[in-house]
Amino acid sequence: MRTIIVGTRQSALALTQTGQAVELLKQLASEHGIECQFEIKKIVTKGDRILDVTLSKVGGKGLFVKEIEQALTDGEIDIAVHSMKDMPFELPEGLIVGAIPKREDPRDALITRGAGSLDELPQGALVGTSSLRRASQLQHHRPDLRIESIRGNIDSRLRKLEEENFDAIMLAAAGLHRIGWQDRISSYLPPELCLPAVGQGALCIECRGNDAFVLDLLGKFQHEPTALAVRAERAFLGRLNGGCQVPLGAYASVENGSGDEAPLLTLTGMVGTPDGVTMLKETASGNDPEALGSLVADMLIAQGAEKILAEVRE
Ligand SMILES: NCc1[nH]cc(CCC(=O)O)c1CC(=O)O
Repeated sequence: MRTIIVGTRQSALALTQTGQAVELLKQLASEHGIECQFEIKKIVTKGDRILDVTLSKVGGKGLFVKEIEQALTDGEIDIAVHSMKDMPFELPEGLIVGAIPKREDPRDALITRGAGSLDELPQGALVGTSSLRRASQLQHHRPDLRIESIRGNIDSRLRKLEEENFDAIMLAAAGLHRIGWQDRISSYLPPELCLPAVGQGALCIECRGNDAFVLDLLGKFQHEPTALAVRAERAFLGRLNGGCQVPLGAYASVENGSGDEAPLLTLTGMVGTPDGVTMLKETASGNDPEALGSLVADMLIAQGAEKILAEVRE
């Protein structure tokens, strides 16, 4: 019987979402009469080892993914469960996205001490986030807020909210939901106010492109509307070269076509300056996810998005 080794980081979120994905894979395997068993293998990544340095300074999000991908390539593991939003635009040679399962809540959440919603935060309140995307949109809506960088896993960021005198922090709702900490959420930020990161709330199940057994199983785990939405968002990201940490967000919704109609995608993308003074945002609809992602990116490029991104990358 095939043993599928599943690689994961050691954070609470990574362990939880990997465990949940494995449970669903076991169910799917048994429903389809696919004989296999699973083993979970923990891997410490560079991103986990240098939690005290601002992510954009040490090479961006790819840090959490690279060493897991090396383990996949080397055959030490067979599949990896990643947060889609941590995935760099390009995958290493030989590796592919085997499945994009159904998306969790894509929104950002506000966790406060006292206040409920963003508008209830006191004048000049201190908000912890190291995401330029979140900072840009927060400052756009509330220029009075003071933003300070905060790093670490979800658990340590929640601890820092208390210990380091932040009035609020922002986290992805999906991560908090997955680890069962939805009670900590004070309010949800609607996409109109804070567009999520590309792929936020979705998972990416990565595997070797030549592993037919695993690909067959993962095919049954794919959620087609989520996959279409993520493809549109990632096409937007790719067109803007958004690989490293930049103030860019996108969210695609999918209206399921009835009968033989193709699903209709609606994609909104944003690029803003970190201070929130300039905020470019455009929405378009279409059936082809890649074409739609490029189209919305081009609409923003026509308004100067590339200049904003170039200044941030400097
Ligand atoms: N950047 C870290 C990261 N990567 C994925 C999630 C959880 C949510 C998701 O699956 O999108 C988080 C934490 C956060 O942003 O709050």
